[in-house]
Amino acid sequence: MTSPAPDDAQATSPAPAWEAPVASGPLDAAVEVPGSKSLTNRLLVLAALAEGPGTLHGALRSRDADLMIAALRALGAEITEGSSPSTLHVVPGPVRGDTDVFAGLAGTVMRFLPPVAALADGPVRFDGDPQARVRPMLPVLAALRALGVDVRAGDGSGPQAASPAEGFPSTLPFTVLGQGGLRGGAVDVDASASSQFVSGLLLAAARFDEGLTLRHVGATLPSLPHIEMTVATLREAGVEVDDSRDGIWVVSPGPVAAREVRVEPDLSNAAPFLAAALVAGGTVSVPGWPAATTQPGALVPELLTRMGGDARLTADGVLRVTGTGRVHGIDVDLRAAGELAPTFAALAALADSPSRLRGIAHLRGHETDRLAALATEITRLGGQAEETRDGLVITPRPLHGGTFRTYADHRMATSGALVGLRVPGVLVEDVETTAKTLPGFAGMWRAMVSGTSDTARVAPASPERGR
Ligand SMILES: O=C(O)C1=C[C@@H](OP(=O)(O)O)[C@@H](O)[C@H](O)C1
Ligand SMILES: C=C(OP(=O)(O)O)C(=O)O
Repeated sequence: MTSPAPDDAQATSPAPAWEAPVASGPLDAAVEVPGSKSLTNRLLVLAALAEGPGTLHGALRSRDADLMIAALRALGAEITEGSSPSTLHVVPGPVRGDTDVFAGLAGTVMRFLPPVAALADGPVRFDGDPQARVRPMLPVLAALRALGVDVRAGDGSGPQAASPAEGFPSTLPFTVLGQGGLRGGAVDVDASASSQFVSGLLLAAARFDEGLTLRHVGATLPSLPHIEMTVATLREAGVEVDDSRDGIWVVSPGPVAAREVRVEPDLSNAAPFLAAALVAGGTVSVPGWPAATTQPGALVPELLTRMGGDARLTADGVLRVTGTGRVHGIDVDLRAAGELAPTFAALAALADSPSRLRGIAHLRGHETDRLAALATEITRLGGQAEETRDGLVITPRPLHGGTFRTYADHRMATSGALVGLRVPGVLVEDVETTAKTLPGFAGMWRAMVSGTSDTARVAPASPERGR
């Protein structure tokens, strides 16, 4: 069996631009956000490596999640829907080779699955969207090679190479020639371009004969909460992880427990909805907000407060953000939460003072070069946004309508929607690219904006699936 073909690729079909709705008054909406992409895709990988059948409740169904499901099926797991599409039953099997994994543009699929493929009993060929073929992959592939795994460029038919100069792959497509198992041991990884290099290796490491001691050797380490999320999900599955030394993780070999788990809502996808309350004034609330979480979206209440909102978490887990329509600029290091940057860049463009977003050089390797994309699109609408070495400086100016290009990046689309909430005539190109993590975004956004009298109840289109 193989995972879905490149006809799933989204970059080829231009969609008509979407006119972002302008808020005509203060908002009053409760927005139900589907499951976290990062948790869903970690829990799926762990369920596929577990010692028995398990179940996810509240799983995200989106392009990234569905690509992960298809890839794990191709690698030998049985995954079926339960009473709703967000309930997934996973029956693990021996990791199967001689198969293909299509990663789309999903960092979690392209970075989490090569270490799983190293356990397979034959070659696993990886590819993705054309735009995915520039996303950095070398550190995770070089780590596998250092651990004794044969990794080759393209479909794997060429010779082994020792370095990128000689043809060792640093991007998709590549092939991992699984040998049915892996000894493991100690390895150094430069994860300054993506925390996902660390997470991917740790997720599979309990299934290596000797486990794994991974040391980060790069200058900076982005998205630490996402690594903590990996460690937490491993521990919840009974895997022993020692993270007591900065930049070193030790995973002991052992079984991954079969479990029944519930996925938290995606707090990063909640961010643009909550930010809308600051832009338009009024209140937006999100139910199911966890009291404690490893999601980087945990920073959203504090950041929105600094930008002029009022954020309160009720005892029953509803996060309620109220704004006045006035947004203040912010100087913030977003290294821990880079995936929030597009939302905060849009807010910054609508603020009453300049902003500086720092610590996010690695966004140049996200779905698109997000620093260039945000600077370009904000500038095209009359704003002032400049790239720095590690971020953006945004100086508010009066904005005008125009096309907001999205570069197949879901978070560029939600950024454009946020700008369009205040600026008439913003046309968001390919808004359906939001299906990467939030199918039905445009409808949810419109419902939030139009329900200005009684509290609008905004639920994701049911069932949530990738397109
Ligand atoms: O592990 C994860 O689930 C993620 C880690 C982060 O990646 P980077 O460290 O590459 O930014 C984040 O931006 C991405 O959206 C999801
Ligand atoms: C960087 C992101 O995604 P990915 O998991 O594809 O890296 C993101 O969702 O903002």
